[in-house]
Amino acid sequence: MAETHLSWAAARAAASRAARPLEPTVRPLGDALGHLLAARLTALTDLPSFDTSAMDGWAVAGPGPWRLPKDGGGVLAGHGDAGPLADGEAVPIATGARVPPGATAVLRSEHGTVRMDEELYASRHLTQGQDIRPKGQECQAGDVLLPAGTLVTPAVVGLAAAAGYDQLRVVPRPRVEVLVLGDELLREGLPHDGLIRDALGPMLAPWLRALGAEVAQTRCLGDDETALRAALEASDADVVLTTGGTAAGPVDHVHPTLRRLGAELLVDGVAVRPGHPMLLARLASGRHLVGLPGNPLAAVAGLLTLAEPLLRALAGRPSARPVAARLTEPVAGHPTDTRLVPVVRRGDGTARPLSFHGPAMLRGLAAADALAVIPPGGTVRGGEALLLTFARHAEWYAERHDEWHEAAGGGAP
Ligand SMILES: Nc1nc2c(c(=O)[nH]1)N[C@H]1C(S)=C(S)[C@@H](COP(=O)(O)OP(=O)(O)OC[C@H]3O[C@@H](n4cnc5c(N)ncnc54)[C@H](O)[C@@H]3O)O[C@H]1N2
Ligand code: MOO
Repeated sequence: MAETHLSWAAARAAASRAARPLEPTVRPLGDALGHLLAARLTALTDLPSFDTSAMDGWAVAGPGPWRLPKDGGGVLAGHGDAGPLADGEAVPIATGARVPPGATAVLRSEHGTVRMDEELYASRHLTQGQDIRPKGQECQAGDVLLPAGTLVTPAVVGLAAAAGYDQLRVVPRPRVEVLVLGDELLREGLPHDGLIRDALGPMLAPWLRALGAEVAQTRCLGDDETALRAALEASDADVVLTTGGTAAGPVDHVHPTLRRLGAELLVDGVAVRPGHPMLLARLASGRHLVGLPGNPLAAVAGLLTLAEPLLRALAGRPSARPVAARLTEPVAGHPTDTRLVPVVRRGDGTARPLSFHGPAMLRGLAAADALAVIPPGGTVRGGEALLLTFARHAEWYAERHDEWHEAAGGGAP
């Protein structure tokens, strides 16, 4: 049953309860980046997997001076082994090479002198095991290296490779399709004749990626009820995000279309400004739809209130640790609803509320790095406010920078 005008906190909680994590998949190491580990990462090998020289120099056995092999032979990394060393013997060795059995330390090249081609003298005292990385020092086969749910970063990929993995079991990133509604929207050029630029199509895809989603496509459907219905029926995305058309105006088709498709409204309106017409529905297919209001700041409020916790739930990511800041200015509250106000954070734990925060405006948002959550009644100067911080994953923005323009190639009103 639809829950109408939930409080802001209840709406977020409903969105995070709405879905279970997607089925894990196995991906080659390089393709696992940015996903979450579906299972804990256990070492498939000891690390190091053999006693390893940490320096270029000589492997030595017992106290010096040492005899070097007459043939001048030595051990290089990855090039086979030297025979065992007896007390008083030494052999040249390279960093990363396997230390021969019987060696008690590695003498660095800068700390040794060779006389008469075969006698090695140390200029420093050597301790037992010096500059040898013993097998299993970092981990032993079977050790748990990282818990399930860890984000696969470049360093995690490196660790997994070192520990013997070719592929990883991960929770896939949720796939999102963005449907931009509105006959008044232009995709290029200057506004004219009552038409305005679509600000949401270009903004949402990179923002969704920064929230950990994969954006299947962004389509502009105009105010066409039939096209909306067909798009919802055809979509195989985990989440469909619509923009505009959430209110009860003559061409606001989201509610009637959801009704016709037998969708279940999980959240139908939220006591939040801007963005109160936002909604969350479960389609007959079991997939989810987040309806964002058309006003741009209201749409971002919906993105961070409903889509962000839903995407987290689908990706199996735990909630982020709450971040708070003291406000440098008082912010008036709405009598009954939560307000979301763009702020810029400062290094001293404070945040400055920005102007140009009207529902239809983006100027404040573009200068902001968080939305402050202002409870009904407002927050005084110096008062603490919870922040919804904006994820900054520059590589995701950069990587797909041009994609929206390509994806938006057809279906324009
Ligand atoms: N009688 C009432 N009318 C409205 C109410 C209300 O409570 N009673 N609520 C207002 C609020 S608040 C909002 S928010 C909007 C939500 O409306 P929709 O989600 O149906 O959005 P639209 O009507 O399609 O558009 C609203 C506004 O935003 C502009 N827009 C839409 N899409 C984009 C886009 N992609 N890029 C830039 N701007 C966009 C659109 O032109 C409208 O100006 O309803 C109010 N009405
Ligand atoms: O959601 Mo509306 O902001 O309140 O424009």
